[in-house]
Amino acid sequence: MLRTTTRTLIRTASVRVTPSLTRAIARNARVGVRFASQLAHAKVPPNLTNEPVKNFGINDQKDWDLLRASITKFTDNGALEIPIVINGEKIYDRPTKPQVNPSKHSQVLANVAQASEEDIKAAIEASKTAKAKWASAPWADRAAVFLKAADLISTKYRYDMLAATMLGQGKNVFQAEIDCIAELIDFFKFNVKYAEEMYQQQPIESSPGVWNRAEYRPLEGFVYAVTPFNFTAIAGNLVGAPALMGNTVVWKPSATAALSNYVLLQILEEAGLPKGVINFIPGSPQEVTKHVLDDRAFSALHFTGSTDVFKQLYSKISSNVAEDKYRDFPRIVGETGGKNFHLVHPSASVDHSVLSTLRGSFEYQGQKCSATSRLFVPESLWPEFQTKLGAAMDNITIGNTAEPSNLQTFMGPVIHEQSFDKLAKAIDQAKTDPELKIVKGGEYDKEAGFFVQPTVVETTNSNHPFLTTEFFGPLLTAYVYPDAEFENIMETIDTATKYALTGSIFARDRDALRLAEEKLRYSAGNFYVNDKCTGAVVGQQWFGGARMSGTNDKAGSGNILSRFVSVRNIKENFYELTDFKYPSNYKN
Ligand SMILES: NC(=O)c1ccc[n+]([C@@H]2O[C@H](COP(=O)([O-])OP(=O)(O)OC[C@H]3O[C@@H](n4cnc5c(N)ncnc54)[C@H](O)[C@@H]3O)[C@@H](O)[C@H]2O)c1
Ligand SMILES: N[C@@H](CCC=O)C(=O)O
Repeated sequence: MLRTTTRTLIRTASVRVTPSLTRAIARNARVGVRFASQLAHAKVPPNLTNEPVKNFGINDQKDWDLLRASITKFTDNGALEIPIVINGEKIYDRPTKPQVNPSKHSQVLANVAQASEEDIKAAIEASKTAKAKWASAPWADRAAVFLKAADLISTKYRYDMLAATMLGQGKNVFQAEIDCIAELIDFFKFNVKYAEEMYQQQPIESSPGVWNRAEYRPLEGFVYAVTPFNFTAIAGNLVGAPALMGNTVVWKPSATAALSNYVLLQILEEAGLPKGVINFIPGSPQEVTKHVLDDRAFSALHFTGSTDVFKQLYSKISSNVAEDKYRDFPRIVGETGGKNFHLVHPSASVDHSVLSTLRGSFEYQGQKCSATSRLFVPESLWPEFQTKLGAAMDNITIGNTAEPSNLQTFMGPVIHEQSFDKLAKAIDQAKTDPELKIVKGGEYDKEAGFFVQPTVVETTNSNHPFLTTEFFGPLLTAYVYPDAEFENIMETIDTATKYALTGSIFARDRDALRLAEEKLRYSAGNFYVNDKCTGAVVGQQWFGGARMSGTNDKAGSGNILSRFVSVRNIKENFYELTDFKYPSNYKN
């Protein structure tokens, strides 16, 4: 009996060793039960800091050579066959969909197997089956998988990860480095650190003769991770954070990030991820989602992507709750779209705010949820601002960022034809709409790849749809406000859009900074002072927005982990009763 109970014990909290616990350990040792995690309180390695970003400067020849070798490995061996992975089994014999290089759409990088209804159901069952063992694995074993994966990404697979992300998602080397290397490693390592801190949070009082404990149980069912194309790191965190906490995961990757995501899955496997803990199910998003959300054991959605898709999933889950489909109220964690602002005050440094705006708007072709897409500049600065921005943009190079002979290119393609067409249509509208004027850029070309020139549009209407719609591309809309209207323009920034993800104030005047911090309190979950509104670093800037930008559970902080545990409080009493009455029940 004891053997069975302790075998399935969920080791989900670090508790202080007391005499009674020592006795229990000794008892179990006598009956030969494995009880390793309770024999010591493992501390995570002390050197868990942000991964240093490699520069790929002109003197870093070795890095460039290794990167080129990895790129050609992917491109010179034909398309990679990417399987569905269920319970560790790789399933190839399914209809496939191609993943192409968005810089060169004639180049098929991978043929991605598409999950059938049976596959999806099998993945759900595999997640349920793998759950008991993974949930009861010692904390150190779960943590070690992610720490080892982080090390493998930093060393053995660094250049393969970079190449897969650059080729498949159209990133230049720097953008790939800060994503699939630095941010991904940071997520894996910092989550381990945060989990350790969480497990140490225990009830702070225990009455005499009582021991109160908190146990951080994984959720009872399985987690569904639906991941976006634009950050390999985000995909890693969406599956990694719940898995670290002892959950099992059904992973629906983005069709346009399947290559890097599959490389990552293989790294996790090499790092020791047990079979069935993360089941990789590429396929029709609607079909996969339908079966997952219909399952009674569905216990959490971990989503990053567009607001519209998240709303659909949210409402489906809600109506399923109303129909009693689930055992639990599923946790819903979603980070979604943005319409992020740069507000420039008359006291700001023009040079700094211009260069920050260029980076915020056009790095990775404006395809960061955090990208600057609306700009507010005072009349007094606009002529100089516009001239300097235009001049800097003249130096932006555009092309195939994964072309081995020209890896220094600054801007690549947008992700796919649908995105290209949406942006081309918007640019065409800007050419005819009387409230809009293209002040820079305005060209596009999809003959070889999906290339859109970085474009700045000025509008005379502070509520124009260009200032409220998320285009998710290199399209920045500027509004020039009268200097005296600084305070009022913040009202517009705050109320014009449904989003509240990121935003920046540029000023040297301290009163202006204070005012902006107050008036824009709810306009952005990540608010920057004299810095661009992109580039949050794990552990430094906790990331996420509110309103229609998401549930703001803050990726890169310990907070996110709390969404994937269901705490059990345990009260253990050491005294035995001798009477049922209280003193107050006795007469004097
Ligand atoms: N706030 C954040 O932290 C954050 C980070 C990255 C991206 N984003 C947002 O993501 C969007 C861009 O990424 P994307 O193009 O991959 O987003 P998307 O919404 O098109 O896709 C995201 C995921 O949802 C899946 N999906 C699409 N339609 C679906 C449906 N009907 N049912 C179920 N799943 C479906 C996709 O296959 C993909 O895996 C932008 O809106 C961006 O702002 C937000
Ligand atoms: N950490 C990134 C997240 C971008 C999301 O797409 C940033 O803050 O720019």
